[in-house]
This record gives sequence, C-alpha cells and structure tokens, in this order.
Amino acid sequence: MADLLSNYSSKLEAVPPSHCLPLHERPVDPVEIVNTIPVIDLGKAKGDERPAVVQQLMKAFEEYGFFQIINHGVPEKLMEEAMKVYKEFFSLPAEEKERYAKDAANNTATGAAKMYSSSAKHYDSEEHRYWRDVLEHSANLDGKDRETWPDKPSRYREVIGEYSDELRRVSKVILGMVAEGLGLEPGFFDKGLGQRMLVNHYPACPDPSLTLGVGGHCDPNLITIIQQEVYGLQILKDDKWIGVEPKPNAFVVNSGLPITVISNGKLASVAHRVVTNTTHSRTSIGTFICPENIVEPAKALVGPGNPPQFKSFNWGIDFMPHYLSKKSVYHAALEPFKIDA
Ligand SMILES: O=C(O)CCC(=O)C(=O)O
Ligand SMILES: [Fe+2]
Repeated sequence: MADLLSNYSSKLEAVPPSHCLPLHERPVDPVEIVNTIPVIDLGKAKGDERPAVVQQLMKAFEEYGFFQIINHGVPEKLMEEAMKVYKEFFSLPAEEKERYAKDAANNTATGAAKMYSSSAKHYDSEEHRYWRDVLEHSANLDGKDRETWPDKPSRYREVIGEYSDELRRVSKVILGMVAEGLGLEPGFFDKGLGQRMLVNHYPACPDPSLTLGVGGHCDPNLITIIQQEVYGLQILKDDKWIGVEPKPNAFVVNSGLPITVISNGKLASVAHRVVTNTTHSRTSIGTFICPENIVEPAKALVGPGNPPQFKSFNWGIDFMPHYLSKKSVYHAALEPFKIDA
C-alpha cells in the first residue's frame, strides 16, 4: 500500500498529525514570489546571440541554480495535453493508482512505473510525511519501457511518449550549452544519460503553514525540467526562500548535485521546496535527466592549480543509496565524495 494522499485528502478538514512537520521545518515566514529568476530565450540559442545566451545560462546557474526557458519548441498543445493527462491520472480511483504502489520491498529505481506518497527517501521509516503523491517512471530513448507506463488515462503512453521525446531534445540543448559554458567538448553530456518522469501531485491542503509539499532538498540528477501552472515552488537564495512565479508555456530548469561535481564546484545545486495552498491542487511534471555511470570532475577542468574537489563515483551504485539515506540533507549528499583540500 502506498497510502496515497490523493485518495483521502479531500475528506480531511485538518492536517493530520502524520503530516504536521516539526516547528523548524514549517513554512511560517512570509516568502516573496519573484519574477527575477532569469528567463532564457532558447530561440536565440542558435544564431549569433548564442554566446550571450550561454553566458546568461551560466550566470543563472551560478547565481540561482535555476532559470526558466521560453521559445523551447515544445508545442503549447502538447504541454497542455500532458498536464491534463497527469491531472486525470491523479484523480483516477484509488484501486487504479494502487496498481503502481511502491512499498518498502520495491524501493529501488527500476524502469517500471511506481507511485508513492510523501518522499522517495527512507520511505518505510519516515517520521513526518510531505503533502504530495508522486508518479515516477523511466522514459528511455529506445521506448522499450513504454509498456510499463500507466495505461490509464488511455492516451497516457501516446501523449507522454511524445512529451518525453520533446523534453529529451530540450535537455540536450540545455546540456549542450552547459558544456559550452564550462569549456567542455560539445558532446560532453551526450553519452550515458537516463531520463525519468517524476510527476508530483500536491492536493489542496487545509493548513499550508503546518506542512510542505516537499521539504528542502537538492536534486540527485544532472538537470531537472519542471512544467508547472500553480505557484508552489520556492528556492533558497542567500539563505532566504523565494517563490518562483509560474510563467505560461515556460519550463523551470535547475541543476542537480552531479553538476557540481562535473563542474568541479563551479556550478552549485540549489535547494528548493514546495509549499501547498488551501484552494488549488498543484501538479508539476518533472523530467529528470540522470547520469548513468561514473560522475567525476570533468578532466578538462582539473589540472595543476585546479585540483579535483570530488572523487569519481558511480551514480547508481555509490551515490543514490547515500542520497536516499537519512544522512543526506541538502548538500550533505556530496560529503562522502569530497576530496579535502
Ligand atoms: O513541484 C515542483 O515544482 C518541484 C518538485 C521537486 O523539487 C522534485 O520533484 O524534485
Ligand atoms: Fe527537486
């Protein structure tokens, strides 16, 4: 049993004790929703303006760890359809969603679609639960995993198949620009990448000051591309939470912890969290681009005077188990892999 929140949240008149966070984690301080997070026009990434756009992207990653992209080429209609499919998915009857329930015995990231509530971390021993349900599955290039994807709503595989192909194309454009900005060869990120759909559903919440959709964290993958329409995402900037204003037809992009390693500390992975609201449920479609094998500082970025700051590690075998453990809070996920100066 995944004990999915969306199966019972509409009957709740108060936040149950299971979902009341300890005082220090509650989102009680006022948070400003800003429109200062850089917006990058990918339409300009092809012509003469490319070097300037690459610089803008690198500055955004350095200063915020986040930016939004527009003119990315993903059809508006497809974005709308994908959002509709996911909203329908999360309002399916409980028995249908329970088919994908992840339990403690099935707590590893395999290809098959899985659902869980709250957090992928220490799933079976969480003391406090976050206010969300998640659907997660791989979206591999060869498309062979598609038969493991949900088959309801009936257009799920067709719409999300097209969507994940488009998002793969966008992720290549972004990673190509990151490689260029770091001074790495153009195809640096082309090999050994995995892609996962990780879709969050945060039901409306009776008291958003007591809980969070998801608590502060850094992502474990290379980059994340988020489609959102309702406000809720906040990022930590200069030790203060700021809210990311949803922009129509834009995607939010953020860097994950492995980017810090590959860039040998140049690019940070920025912590973020999600708040809930009383009136609207929120669905965010996450495309997670993951390294598949070894993660290490790019060889071109280390040398005399520039010693490597991190050891080389296998992402799935060494890093992910640590990331999913209780010890990994925010950037602490990288601690065991640091080389002391
Ligand atoms: O819902 C969002 O906007 C972000 C979710 C998130 O941070 C995650 O799934 O890692
Ligand atoms: Fe995240």
